[in-house]
Amino acid sequence: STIAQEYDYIIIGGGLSGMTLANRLSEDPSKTVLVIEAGGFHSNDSQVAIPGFLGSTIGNTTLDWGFSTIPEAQSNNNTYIWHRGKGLGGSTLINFMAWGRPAELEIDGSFTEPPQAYAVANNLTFISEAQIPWISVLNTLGVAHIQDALSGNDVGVWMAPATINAQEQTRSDAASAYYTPISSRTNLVVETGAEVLKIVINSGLDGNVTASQVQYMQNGRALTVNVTDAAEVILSAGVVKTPQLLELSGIGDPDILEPLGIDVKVNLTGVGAGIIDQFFYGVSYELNNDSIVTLDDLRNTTFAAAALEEYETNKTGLFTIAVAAFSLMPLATIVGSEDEANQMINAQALKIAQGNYTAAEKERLNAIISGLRSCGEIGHIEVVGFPGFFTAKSAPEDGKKYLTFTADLQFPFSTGSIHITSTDGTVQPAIHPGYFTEDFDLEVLIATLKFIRKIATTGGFEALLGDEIDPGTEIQSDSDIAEYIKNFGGTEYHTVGSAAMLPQEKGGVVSPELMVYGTSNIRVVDMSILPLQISAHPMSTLYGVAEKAADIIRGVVTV
Ligand SMILES: Cc1cc2nc3c(=O)[nH]c(=O)nc-3n(C[C@H](O)[C@H](O)[C@H](O)COP(=O)(O)OP(=O)(O)OC[C@H]3O[C@@H](n4cnc5c(N)ncnc54)[C@H](O)[C@@H]3O)c2cc1C
Repeated sequence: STIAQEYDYIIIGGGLSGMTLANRLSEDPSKTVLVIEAGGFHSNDSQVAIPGFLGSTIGNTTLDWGFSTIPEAQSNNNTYIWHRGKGLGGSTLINFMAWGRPAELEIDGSFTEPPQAYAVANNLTFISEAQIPWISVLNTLGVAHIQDALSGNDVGVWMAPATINAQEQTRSDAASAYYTPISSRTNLVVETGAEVLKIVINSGLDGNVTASQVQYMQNGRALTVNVTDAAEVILSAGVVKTPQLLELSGIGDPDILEPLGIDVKVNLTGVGAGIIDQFFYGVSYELNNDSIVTLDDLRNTTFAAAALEEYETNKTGLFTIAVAAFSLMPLATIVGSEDEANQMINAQALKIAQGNYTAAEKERLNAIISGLRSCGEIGHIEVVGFPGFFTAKSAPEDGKKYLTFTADLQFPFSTGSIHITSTDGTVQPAIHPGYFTEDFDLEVLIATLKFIRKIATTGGFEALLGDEIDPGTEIQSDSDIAEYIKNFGGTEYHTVGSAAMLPQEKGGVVSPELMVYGTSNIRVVDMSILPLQISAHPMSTLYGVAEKAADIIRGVVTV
């Protein structure tokens, strides 16, 4: 059946980007907006709302797509699980709420921090005692303390804010922030449990094709909604599902589409190509002092019940926790000297110059080289101090407490792809993450593990931390460290580039107006459009992208 109502904007995916757009585009009561979201509305789910449950919903199939990657030889044929949020709010329902911003050099931005008195009065964050030596230890290792890491200089060490509503002490996700307050707008319709399978595309008069219908399944029923003249379809299904829907609709590389019998409507080889995923792993330590409160305490059901009661009564305690202890460093800090860093960078620059890359690939890779040479203005490696056990090789023991340092590669040179292998939209596309196709990435991650061991044995951490649990001190050689990283690391969930905003001849899929090339009414607004990584957890940037996109779509700004 066809929904009789006609809409000005049909948004596919009600995640971070989709909810932001739905709010802004429905501000004009004369415009009608439909959001089609595969998952549900979790407004009353305490597992989502209470910050201290962070991590507990990952893998819950109601809230998580749980994609898996194709095994690749250079990453030991491992299959990595790619968690992605499902439901109004998308990945902001299940993420770690870390709020960051890239360097000014990457993006020109500004932020007004709440006054200190307000922060204290509102108990903006619970910090574990296990994190207290953080700033002084990194200072000792040459990393400067920055007061405002959101000001455009994010190279240094700081305690980070989180997406937690300060009054309620609840997760501030894209649905609770952008949808709940305006959900009564009559010009906004949100369909949940509705999975889009295809956009039907017609030839247009001006040589561009046009979306004429969106097909989706809801409660086992196949439904369609027509796209009327002047209406737009906006794909906000996230970095995995957006390229899948483009390909299923006939927009993509003929080499992918034709073998599956899909009629090519727009030949666009950039769809799903050249994705970049930040790679992450942890190094865990047992605390010498078991009385320190960390997230490990939540494995103790008596403690967890008491902490929940404290949370519900006072909105204080462990359930208000945010990850908090962050640092971002240039390569020289990690490898120990400017000279060594320069040698590595020069070797990689030479490899790119002489390598078998296209001109567009060289341009992208050289952008990373420029960042590496920015004399510390852009950070290459993030290390976070996570208050609890957060590694995968071993299991935590009852009653013991841990601190985990995570290493996150911000600017991998390696790229991969996401392409369909089936015409069935409910089958996940093949994700080739391409981890370690460039040796440089692995070398940096190996050096970072050695740097983390320095953190663990410096200043206040020396007395606080006991045994290294994962990988364990028996892992010393570069090849053993590499094996640990490949086998027990994985995605940082920040994948970009499956529908990049670049010129078409450079592999781009969308224009600066975010319109899919060769179409007259299909845009993409989500993580897929970022052509390069950024040195930060991406939410803040992506909310900015979606806000700007809304202004472009409604004509408030022009590009
Ligand atoms: C486990 C995890 C931890 C993270 N931690 C952080 C963090 O601490 N800080 C940070 O800044 N970022 C973090 N991120 C990243 C951040 O949450 C995402 O980058 C961001 O939410 C992506 O926004 P998006 O709009 O591209 O997609 P999403 O927010 O993922 O939204 C996509 C939406 O589209 C829907 N959808 C997909 N396909 C269809 C279809 N066919 N039909 C209908 N609907 C569909 C999905 O169900 C989903 O709701 C994390 C991500 C994950 C998964």
